[in-house]
Amino acid sequence: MTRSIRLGVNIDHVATLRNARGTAYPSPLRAALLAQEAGADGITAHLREDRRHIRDTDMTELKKGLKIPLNFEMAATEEMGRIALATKPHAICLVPEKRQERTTEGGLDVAGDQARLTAFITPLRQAGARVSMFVGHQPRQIEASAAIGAAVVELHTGHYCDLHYAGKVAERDAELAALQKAAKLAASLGLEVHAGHGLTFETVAPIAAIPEIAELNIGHALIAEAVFMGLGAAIDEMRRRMDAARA
Ligand SMILES: CC(=O)[C@@H](O)[C@H](O)COP(=O)(O)O
Ligand SMILES: NCC(=O)COP(=O)(O)O
Repeated sequence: MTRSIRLGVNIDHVATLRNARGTAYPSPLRAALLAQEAGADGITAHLREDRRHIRDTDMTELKKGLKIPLNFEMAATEEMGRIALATKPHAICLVPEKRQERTTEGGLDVAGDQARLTAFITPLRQAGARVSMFVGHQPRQIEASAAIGAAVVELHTGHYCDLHYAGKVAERDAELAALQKAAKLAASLGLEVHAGHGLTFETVAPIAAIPEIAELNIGHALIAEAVFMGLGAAIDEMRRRMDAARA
């Protein structure tokens, strides 16, 4: 069955659980292999500068152990560029990082850093990686992503999810409309369109229903659901909701 929308499973928070006690378990690679077996189209892992969850050795093991594509999330720093080139992942997604943040708070300011990012992504593209910019729905960020030569934009869905859970329906629907518009603009500029951050069983369908979106990257909620139903079943249920939204 050809799938109209791909699911990338982010396994960061398996590493969060592991690092909480400093044990060798649970293994992010084991989770990634289970996700691969359950039909995930790719694995996403975020090597943060502070290594709060995924560590350098995790990335190496994931690249070596997986058959499906690895999407390497990282800040646009010299250190991460060097590690990414050594790892040679299928895809690289540039995300903003602030040490004091609990989770990714916003999209990358591509428009405000265009010259540096153009130079930064050149060797990554030359190494054959599919380069993605994790951005908000602002048109200037989408346009700048195309201008610097990125292949993909990943639309930040965190605010949409936060508004949903805060019960702010009108604001949530306005955010969804902005994401729908951004997806259309990105596709019109020749960018592949992805989306992610904060998506859950409850919030995924309207995002999956956006026709221009080719891939969703989902992690935290899948690992949370896996605590109760197992990772394979959680992936099956997320995929079911994504496919139903596209039917
Ligand atoms: C960029 C993004 O939304 C996530 O993929 C990222 O992995 C979030 O990192 P934390 O889970 O550390 O907030
Ligand atoms: N880029 C989004 C991602 O990989 C997963 O984000 P989340 O589902 O863990 O919030």
